[in-house]
Amino acid sequence: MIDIRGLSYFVAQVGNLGDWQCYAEDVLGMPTSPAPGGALYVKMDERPFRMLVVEGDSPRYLASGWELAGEKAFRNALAHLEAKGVEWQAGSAEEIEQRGVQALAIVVDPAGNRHELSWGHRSDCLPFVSPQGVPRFVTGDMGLGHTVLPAPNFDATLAFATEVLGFEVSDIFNFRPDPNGPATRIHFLHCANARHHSLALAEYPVPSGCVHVMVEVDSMTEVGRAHDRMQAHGVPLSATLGQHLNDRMTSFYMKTPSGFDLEYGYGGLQLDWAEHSAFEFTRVSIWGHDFSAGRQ
Ligand SMILES: Cc1ccc(O)c(O)c1CC[C@@H]1C(=O)CC[C@]2(C)C(=O)CC[C@@H]12
Ligand SMILES: [Fe+2]
Repeated sequence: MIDIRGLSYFVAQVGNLGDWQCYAEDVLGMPTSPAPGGALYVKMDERPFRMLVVEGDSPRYLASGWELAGEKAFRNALAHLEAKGVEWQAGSAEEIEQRGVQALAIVVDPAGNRHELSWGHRSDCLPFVSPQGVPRFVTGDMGLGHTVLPAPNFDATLAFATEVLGFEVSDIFNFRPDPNGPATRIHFLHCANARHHSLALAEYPVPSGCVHVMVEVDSMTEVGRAHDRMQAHGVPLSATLGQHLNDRMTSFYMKTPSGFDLEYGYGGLQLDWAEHSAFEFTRVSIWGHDFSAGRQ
């Protein structure tokens, strides 16, 4: 089984890197720096980057970077892919250099989502200094946050996430936009860390390649301050402030320059998986989270 430690980074594409630079620095409160290959690094902690933004025609999400503990875990992962008959591609020298990892293997799931497995991130361990005075993002052992990916062919993609990548189901939501209509499944999945979910799969197609990425701050004040910056910069809101039922995260959602959403939250549950039982929850939120805000 592949032993994923957490969401190490993600890769996004945009027409103009300047858009992401302003968004990261002015709205998210994250410093940026030039990355190899003319790309952009967005920093969230002591690592050089947690978001990698590359220039390209269409705004979209390109890949999720999953962290393995070390070389042995990486070798075991490759053996597991071979055993499962899953095709994988070695990252190019340029990709390895740009991501700053020791080794990189790329797999594409049945929904077409690109997953990058790596070990040994390179770091100068320079302190995180936010251009907006955000004290810190909750990362470390728990990865940068969570990513929610499209999975229209749900069963095959879920099987890939659990049986190939080794994620386990935290809980399940059967979303009914029309209460009498069919359910759209969303499964929340964890890996080897305490974060409630590092990956979720949603049973519908998403042109940008991602439903949303979640980043977490360590106080409600910082969620409110980010909300102010979103408004000040005219960034479109996708869902109003609210608190999720399953992971108790208090958050709001807004657009990124790459066309997918970003959830900015505080207070997500940290779980001991030995004590947890997976369950099905029937309400998106305990309060708030009006997603009709994004459809206006
Ligand atoms: C339900 C839920 C629990 C925890 C989360 O971190 C989380 O993002 C969600 C919301 C999932 C989902 C979404 O992201 C896209 C828009 C969706 C489908 C809705 O309109 C309701 C649930 C939403
Ligand atoms: Fe989320």
